[in-house]
Amino acid sequence: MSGKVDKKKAAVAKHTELTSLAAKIKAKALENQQKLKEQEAAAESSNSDSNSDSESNSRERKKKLNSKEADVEDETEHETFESFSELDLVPELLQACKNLNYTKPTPIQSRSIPPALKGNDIIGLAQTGSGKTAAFAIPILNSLWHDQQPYYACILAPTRELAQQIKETFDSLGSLMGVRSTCIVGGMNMMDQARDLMRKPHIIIATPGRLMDHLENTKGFSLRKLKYLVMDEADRLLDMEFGPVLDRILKILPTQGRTTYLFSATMTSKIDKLQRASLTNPVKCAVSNKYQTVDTLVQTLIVVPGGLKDTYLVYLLNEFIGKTTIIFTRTKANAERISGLCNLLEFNATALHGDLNQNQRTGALDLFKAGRKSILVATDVAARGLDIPSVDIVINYDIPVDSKSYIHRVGRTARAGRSGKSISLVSQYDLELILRIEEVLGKKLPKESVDKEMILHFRDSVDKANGEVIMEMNRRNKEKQLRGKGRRGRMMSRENMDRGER
Ligand SMILES: Nc1ncnc2c1ncn2[C@@H]1O[C@H](COP(=O)(O)OP(=O)(O)OP(=O)(O)O)[C@@H](O)[C@H]1O
Repeated sequence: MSGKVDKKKAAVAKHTELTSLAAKIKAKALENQQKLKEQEAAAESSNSDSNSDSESNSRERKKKLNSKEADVEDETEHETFESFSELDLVPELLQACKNLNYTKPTPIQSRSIPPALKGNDIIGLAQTGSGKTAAFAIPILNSLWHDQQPYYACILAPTRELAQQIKETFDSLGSLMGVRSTCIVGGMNMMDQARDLMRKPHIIIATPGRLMDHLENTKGFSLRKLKYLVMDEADRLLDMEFGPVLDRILKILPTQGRTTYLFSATMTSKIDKLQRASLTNPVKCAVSNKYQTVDTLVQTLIVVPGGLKDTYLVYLLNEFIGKTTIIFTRTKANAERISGLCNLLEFNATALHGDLNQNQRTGALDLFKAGRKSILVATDVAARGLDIPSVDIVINYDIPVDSKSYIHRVGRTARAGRSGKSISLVSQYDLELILRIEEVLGKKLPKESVDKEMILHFRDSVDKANGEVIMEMNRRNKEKQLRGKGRRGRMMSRENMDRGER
């Protein structure tokens, strides 16, 4: 008995020591951040002392940039609306909105649809879950009704699941209009997709890599008459991972007579990137600032000693038993391991990451959406766009390395006006990341209250279960190696994050 008590005392002492260690490291992180700010300020002031010609150059640069900025019109010149019936929409589209219970427009729809219906390019910025998909689908479908032609609109999305979901929105809104749409994403059969494209769909929703494959290899398929290009999660599509393939696509697409929409919850302010999308005097419709989350989302964090992260996670799953939860991890291996740990402890979870084949990915998402799995353990492949109304809680098991990912991850809950909760597990290695996230959010994340005593009770069983999961994963990996399936490249990538999708 005394041995157990000593063990618990030691564990509590270790935990206290780690927490004060975390506090020390947080202070260090704040100090580093302050130093960084002072260095930047010093660098700026030394620049301003530089000679006049560089000043005139920087003035020149600013003037040019401002002139580009001037191309982005302010949406205040455009009216808004309170009901879809105020808009000059075709009756079939109006009826489809009614069938979907879209009784009134969301703020982004109210701001962006009127200028879109007038034929303007649009840059739309609104929080997650605020109806951006319908904001671009409605004007496109309304225009398609008057100008029925194949390959009319192309919507680009950064992940396969989001592309499929956007297709579903177009199909619902276009259900009374005979709209033909197709989803062109990686992981699916090229020949089946080529056959779908030969049926001359009006709307193509695609991930960039696979679309480029078809533009280069599928006979009879071309977008030279394209009327609408949409980049959903535009800042993600314009970042360097998709850069090369996106540039190749943009080179092929017509710019004359083409309307372009860029939408996201987090936008890049780098005008040059936006110019790559070759927008013409776009109307900027921003109903949120760059990193704003919705008011109905309660965001908290827990500072967790590194060795206890799994135990804290299991404690939270216990606390929120029955709630529909997405757990985000930084790596595919962690997604697999955590999903295995949850199932071993009977928490009914499924994993979603880029190492799964497309059928496994679609199957996992369908099980979660249907409520047959209450926990989805995912990498950032599921961070953007996924609209699963029933998600109650988002848990950041790993803190994302970039603040935009944080905004998109926690935006998988509290959608369309519903409430939701996010909890981030912050180990002593994550403190600088969370400080940066709090800075872009413009607020400190409050601490989630936990019962530390209770957590320590879970520790042994969680560690034991974890050991079993890791052994099972190693066994399966060895089997794959023996079967020659686990290509060295893939085995090496197992520990990596999910990269840009084809
Ligand atoms: N006018 C509306 N009234 C009621 N619900 C709406 C309306 N417009 C869209 N919705 C619903 O709101 C939910 C979120 O929409 P959507 O997925 O387009 O959000 P989003 O802004 O694209 O989110 P994210 O930034 O995460 O991609 C969907 O279930 C959609 O059906």
